[in-house]
Amino acid sequence: MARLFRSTQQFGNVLGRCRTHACAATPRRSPVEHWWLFGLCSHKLHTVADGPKSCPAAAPGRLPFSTVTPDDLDFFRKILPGRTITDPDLLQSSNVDWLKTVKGSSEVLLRPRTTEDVSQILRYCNRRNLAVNPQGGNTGLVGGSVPVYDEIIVSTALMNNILSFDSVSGILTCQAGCVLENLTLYLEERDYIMPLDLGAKGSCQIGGNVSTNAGGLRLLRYGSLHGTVLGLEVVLADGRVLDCLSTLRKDNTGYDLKQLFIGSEGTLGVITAVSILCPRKPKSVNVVFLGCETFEQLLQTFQLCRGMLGEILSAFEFLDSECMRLLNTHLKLPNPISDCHFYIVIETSGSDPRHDGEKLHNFLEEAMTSSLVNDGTVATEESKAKTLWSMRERVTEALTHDGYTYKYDISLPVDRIYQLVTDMREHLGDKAKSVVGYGHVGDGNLHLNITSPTKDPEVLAAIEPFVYEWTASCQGSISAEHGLGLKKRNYIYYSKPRQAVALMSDIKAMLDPKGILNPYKTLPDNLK
Ligand SMILES: O=C(O)CC[C@@H](O)C(=O)O
Ligand SMILES: [Zn+2]
Repeated sequence: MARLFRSTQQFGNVLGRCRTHACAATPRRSPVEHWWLFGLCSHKLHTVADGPKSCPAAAPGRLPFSTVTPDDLDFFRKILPGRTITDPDLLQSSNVDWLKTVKGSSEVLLRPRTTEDVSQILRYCNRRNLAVNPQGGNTGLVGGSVPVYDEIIVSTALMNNILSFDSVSGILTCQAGCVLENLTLYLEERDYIMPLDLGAKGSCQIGGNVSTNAGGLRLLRYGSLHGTVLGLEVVLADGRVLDCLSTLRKDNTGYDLKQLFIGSEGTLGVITAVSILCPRKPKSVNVVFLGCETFEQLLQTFQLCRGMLGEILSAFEFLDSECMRLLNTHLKLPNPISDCHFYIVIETSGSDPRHDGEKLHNFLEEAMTSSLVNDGTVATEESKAKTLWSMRERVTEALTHDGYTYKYDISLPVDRIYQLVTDMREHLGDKAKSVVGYGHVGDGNLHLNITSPTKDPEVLAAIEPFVYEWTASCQGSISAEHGLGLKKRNYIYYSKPRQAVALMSDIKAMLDPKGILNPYKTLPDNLK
């Protein structure tokens, strides 16, 4: 079968970011700009050394956690010899997010290898009232994976062992720091695949994926991590180890506690191991790239596709002509078909190449004869499939070359998803440089991205709260799959009722009474 190899290692290179070596370190105690948070005011947060300054629209000032002392460092060096990093150059890449829009000023990076290491770290930090930023591959898009001030970074990178794999049930158990792509390669050798696939798979780690409840390109087929994760091991804020690392498909003994940690962005506990149900590797994979003129036709194609491809449909993704323009301009990727307003990427995965090919052929014939699509191309072999997929996967990268990017990850009723892009374009007029729409049509998930030449508070003020009010008016979600992190936490009320947020806050207070785990993330600054 054609294996689709996709990775965002290339993103890092294009952006000049090196994931393993830090260079050109900024002075550790300089003010760190967090302007995007502040609506109209361009504002600086200050590190501990400067003393936090307060601004009503800003992130809260640094909370009254302790600061790291030489005694603390002695303790960490004793339990993690050679894995307690204080060299500012080495810390630099862990202090900044992938988009380079959030910068913390942590002075300590801890690299545990075992659950016991994590347990000792948290027990100590909790007693000392030291804040902690759990960190996986640091590929998140909402500022959830980096410190805001001087939180101690606890990286899961060295926790990268596969613990077991059952080739009959397809259940994999591994440590949290396993890189998604490595797990995929391990499983493919055993005729299985991971149930999730992301553009960032070359760097992201399974623990981070679970903590953010990452969605990605296969969700349409295999469902969310709330369904495929069977068990978790989690270290709680006070160092207790919660062993819910079950490998059972069915287990109705009381509350399903692991669900609390899926998508809670490291604010309730640090995930140290995961067991996950993996699908069989498909024997036949086809990728189709189609073009159509209207979003209505795109939706009708989706309906037709579900009906005619049924169980072999594994992805239905889209991008608009503005995305294509950015791919052409910034990445020199040529359009594989003729120019259209909308482009669709369909993937089929099945067990019988002849059967799948026949179904696909019938679907394409119907889509063409009923004039739903104008043009298209099909890939059965790996390299062409990879090229077609890159037209969808590399839009995020193309955007980084277009200017400062305002990112929105919205869930909406599927028939409404493009209306938001159209309305936003009209609303912004010539204020924005580009307004693009792409995403996971099959999941009702729009990635609305807007650029301006440089970061511009006026553009931001025109986008927000418009985008959130629009979303709330359709009962949508202001974060479909990227989480809330630092950037979106204060918009939670657009998608969740007051009572739900209050209950979340109670759960946080129960599991992490001192609030040391990933502070300033997920929950809003003020409870309503
Ligand atoms: O950059 C984005 O807005 C989306 C990133 C990712 O979720 C994708 O689906 O490509
Ligand atoms: Zn996405």
